[in-house]
Amino acid sequence: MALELQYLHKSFGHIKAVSNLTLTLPTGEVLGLLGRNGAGKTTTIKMILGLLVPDQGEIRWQGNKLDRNRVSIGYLPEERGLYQKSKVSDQLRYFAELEGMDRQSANKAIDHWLEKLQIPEHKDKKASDLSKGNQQKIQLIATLIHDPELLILDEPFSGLDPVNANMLSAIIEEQVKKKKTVILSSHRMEQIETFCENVCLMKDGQAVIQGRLSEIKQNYGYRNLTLFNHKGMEEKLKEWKVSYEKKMNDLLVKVKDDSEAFQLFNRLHQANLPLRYFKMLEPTLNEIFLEKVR
Ligand SMILES: Nc1ncnc2c1ncn2[C@@H]1O[C@H](COP(=O)(O)OP(=O)(O)OP(=O)(O)O)[C@@H](O)[C@H]1O
Repeated sequence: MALELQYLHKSFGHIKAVSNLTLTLPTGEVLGLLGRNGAGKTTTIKMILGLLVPDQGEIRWQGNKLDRNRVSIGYLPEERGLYQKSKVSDQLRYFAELEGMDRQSANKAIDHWLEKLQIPEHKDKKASDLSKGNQQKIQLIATLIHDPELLILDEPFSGLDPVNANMLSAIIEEQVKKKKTVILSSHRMEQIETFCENVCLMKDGQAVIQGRLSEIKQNYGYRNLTLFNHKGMEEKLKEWKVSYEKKMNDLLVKVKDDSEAFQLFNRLHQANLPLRYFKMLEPTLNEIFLEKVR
């Protein structure tokens, strides 16, 4: 197991920012860290980075207590922070050297990443002369330049246009293929669904849902059944006290499992209502999120 958080607690005065948080993340996998504002995500990340000391609990990496000096971590913070008056290449070199790279490999990596992110022309500019999106790219390079084994990306897509968001998606996928372990904190559920096989949904400092996304969805307790709204179907559902939502030509019914769906099909059949089409889907992460954190 790459990363293990064991019974983590962190309070600020009377505020319990993180409470009894336990989770595991296998090497080379991606964890989606979710939660509303103030749920405890940043506090958790800061404890992993060694910027905050847990009040209780332990953080382990590859079976040992995580020692920040021995594990290379790339962190893209939510609040971006470049040195505005400093040249792009100078500050990237500074970040690379802080992570232990020698000057020659740092220079090589800077050219490689600027080229890859299609901004080599900004190498000698001051950060303040770059657009917000391009500053974000520089910050991403600072995160990746030392080829870290653990990547922590806090809202990495914010401020990127669709083309740059696609570019970032491709880079994250590449890091995953290289077997890097990744924590992705985002409020955008579709991004979490795209990248993360593991999720941890936090509320008031605690994990309210945690584990493999496929298993969470499978065991969540209902499926979304979509039925063509044939004439007479709504009346029958009302008569049988089956609650539904109307969406265009469809009726959406929440069912517990396959057998509840089959029971409903049987009743429709017995009531001489044709089944023109139907579709049954697991709940989306967005639905689960809204239900759990509301
Ligand atoms: N340094 C601090 N001093 C006092 N309270 C803090 C401090 N840092 C965080 N908190 C509180 O701890 C709780 C968790 O905050 P945290 O920043 O971890 O949430 P978050 O999930 O990252 O939120 P967001 O999505 O808004 O970034 C909040 O109630 C916050 O106000």
